[in-house]
Amino acid sequence: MEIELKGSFTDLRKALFQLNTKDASLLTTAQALLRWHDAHQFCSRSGQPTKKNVAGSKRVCPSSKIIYYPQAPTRISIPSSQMAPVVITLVSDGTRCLLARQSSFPKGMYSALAGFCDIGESLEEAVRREVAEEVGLELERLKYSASQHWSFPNSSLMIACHASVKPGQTEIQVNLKELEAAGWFSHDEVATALRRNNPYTQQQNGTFWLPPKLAIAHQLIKEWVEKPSCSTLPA
Ligand SMILES: NC(=O)c1ccc[n+]([C@@H]2O[C@H](COP(=O)([O-])OP(=O)(O)OC[C@H]3O[C@@H](n4cnc5c(N)ncnc54)[C@H](O)[C@@H]3O)[C@@H](O)[C@H]2O)c1
Repeated sequence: MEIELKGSFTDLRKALFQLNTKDASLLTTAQALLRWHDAHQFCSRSGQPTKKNVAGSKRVCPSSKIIYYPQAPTRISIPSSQMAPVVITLVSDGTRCLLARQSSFPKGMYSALAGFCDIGESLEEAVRREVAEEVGLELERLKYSASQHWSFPNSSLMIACHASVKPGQTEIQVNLKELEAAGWFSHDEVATALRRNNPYTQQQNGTFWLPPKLAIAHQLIKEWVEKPSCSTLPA
């Protein structure tokens, strides 16, 4: 069925009633993206036209170099007044948890897997996609833990989850475009790292360390150390 995406809200609603859930969700996502592109044709700093990338996932101003994302107009050079939803997930295989680092992290620091939600996605879909993209794992169970506002470098709403993989399906493929390293860490290793979590001394002697207490990543890891079964319990 062909649908005119630029129609009025009433037209869209009529069309939605004729579709199954999956197609209706695709349609609302497409319409939201088109509306967003339509409203972000010019850079708010330079006033110049912005250019859409091939995938249609962002717009860039060739003059100011500002990148505009549908989730929030974040870029280091413009303080964003909008919040972007970000999922952060601690994956466990029952006895170990998966930690990863990006090359931009301070030396030796490992954290849970994080990523921005895409437009049109549910939180569950974002968690599953991010984990698959970053380490190639398929998740079994997901459990919401907590959320946090995070202002670095721009406003994000961090949504933290525990997740588990099927027994035996633990082989990871690290996406080196996104991560510098990732690996499974035993309960003992993580509990010890939490106890001696002083970034300064850790960086000196080369041992791995975890995000500071104020980060929701730390809370997520601490929760797992205190109750390793939390990722496999029913939601
Ligand atoms: N509080 C915590 O415990 C904690 C832990 C990990 C990450 N974070 C925060 O979560 C956010 C995401 O983490 P990450 O590891 O994916 O970060 P990242 O900054 O490495 O971003 C990954 C990619 O997402 C893209 N991006 C940037 N802003 C975007 C937006 N608004 N919408 C869509 N894509 C965007 C960029 O192209 C970037 O290359 C960061 O702001 C980070 O500071 C917080």
